Amino acid sequence: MESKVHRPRVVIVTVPCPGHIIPSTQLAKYLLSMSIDVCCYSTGINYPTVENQLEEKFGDVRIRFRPLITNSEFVSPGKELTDNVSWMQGPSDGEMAVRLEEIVRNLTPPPVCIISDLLAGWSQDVADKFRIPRHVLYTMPASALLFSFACFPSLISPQVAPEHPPGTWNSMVVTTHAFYDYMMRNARRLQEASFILVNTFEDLEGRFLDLMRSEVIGKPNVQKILSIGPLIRSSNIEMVSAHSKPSAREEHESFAEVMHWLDAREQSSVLYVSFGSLLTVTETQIHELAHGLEICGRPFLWVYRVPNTPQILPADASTEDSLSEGLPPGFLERIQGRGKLIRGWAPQEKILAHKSVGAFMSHCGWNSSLEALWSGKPLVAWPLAVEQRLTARYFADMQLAVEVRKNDDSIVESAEVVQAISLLMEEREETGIHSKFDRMQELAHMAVDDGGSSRSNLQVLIDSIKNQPNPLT
Ligand SMILES: O=c1ccn([C@@H]2O[C@H](COP(=O)(O)OP(=O)(O)O[C@H]3O[C@H](CO)[C@@H](O)[C@H](O)[C@H]3O)[C@@H](O)[C@H]2O)c(=O)[nH]1
Repeated sequence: MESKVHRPRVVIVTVPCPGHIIPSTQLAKYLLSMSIDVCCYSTGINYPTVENQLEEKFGDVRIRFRPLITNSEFVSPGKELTDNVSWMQGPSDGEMAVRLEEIVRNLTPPPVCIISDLLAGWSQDVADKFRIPRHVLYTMPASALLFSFACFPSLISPQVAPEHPPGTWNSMVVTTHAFYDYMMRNARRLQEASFILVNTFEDLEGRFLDLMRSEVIGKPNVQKILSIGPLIRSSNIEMVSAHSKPSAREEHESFAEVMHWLDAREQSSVLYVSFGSLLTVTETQIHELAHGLEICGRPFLWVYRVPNTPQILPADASTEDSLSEGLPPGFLERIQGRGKLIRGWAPQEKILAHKSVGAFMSHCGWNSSLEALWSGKPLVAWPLAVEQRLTARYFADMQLAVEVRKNDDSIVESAEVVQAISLLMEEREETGIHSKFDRMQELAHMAVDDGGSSRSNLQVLIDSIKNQPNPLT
């Protein structure tokens, strides 16, 4: 057996959002399966209720992202969070870098590289200090990466960035200057990375990847942008063997109840509705959606988040009370027996794999979109923020989704909800979506299988890690 002493070690850094922790964890599991040690850290606020849901095991190894800063150090009386992203980024890039530097200095054996999230650009400074490569794990689609490069020539040749968010980007991304600044700061560090590992696959987004390889990087044959996805829980090749027993989460009563509810429904009859782990919609929008679900007459499973909670914050996995808050009066009674709402955290990857689920109404977060593809559940695309509109439009163009239309007040009305659902679930043959989707599902599986494009790219990463001399030893 290979001695542990000779195993190369990698430091992985991410931000404390499920949409980033989940793909980072899958990469960690893959590296472990390739006899590479991993040490995992996260920035910002540590939400134990969320993280308990996200902890995974590889054999005896628990994969958990340790916070670089404790909550009490970060937020205390007099040190409140000042904007809607600081919970994600931590106190400052410099502070995060100092803390990671300290860790790297004391690790034995030292890491041969840092793999860090697209939103942890500051970790490039730490990698430079120790003269080791930094690879970026890009958890959004390749279309968003191309969009960043195309919108901001300054990312390619580092000149001054525009002072104000340009219109398109601003309307897509969000809202505040703090968020814009955060995205820009991190995007600027992309070019310095050794590899940009994109959680996608060639058959889905090859056109964007190729454009970047030739137009942005200017060297189509240089391996810098590597597609390595779908990097999702269900695609993790090692997952099956590592999980011989159900996890505590799967044994949880509410998990079992959801699965029993689905078991009792007809094949492909259920619409699954979820807008990811971070975003909420307004009460007016909730009412339109609820009304639409009520009149469409189909079974549905809705992961419900109360409106007007802070707009961007991880779902509190412990919250299961006050299910009716924000819903139209009498809604729960009227949908009894046909619709089910879940508050808190849903076992999404298992729900999507269930045979009773026929379609997925989603905000088009990239992980959800990949999970839908993986499990063959076509999308009602309902983008909310960040890069999600790019995905919704692309999937609709590729005939992988039906995109909802918003009215002039940016509301999706109940009639539109009904129409989109019926187009996707009743007029299956006419839309052509299902056959396109089946083919893309097949290609997604092939990408990570032996000889697939993502698997080969992962091998490029593994080879580089294993051949990387360690300047610290
Ligand atoms: O109840 C829940 C809610 C979420 N999830 C999982 O959490 C992840 C959520 O990720 P994603 O679908 O990408 O949505 P967000 O949480 O909104 O992700 C953020 O991060 C993504 C990756 O960078 C971006 O694509 C999104 O726009 C951004 O909002 C997925 O794996 C879901 O399966 C669950 O398992 N249960």
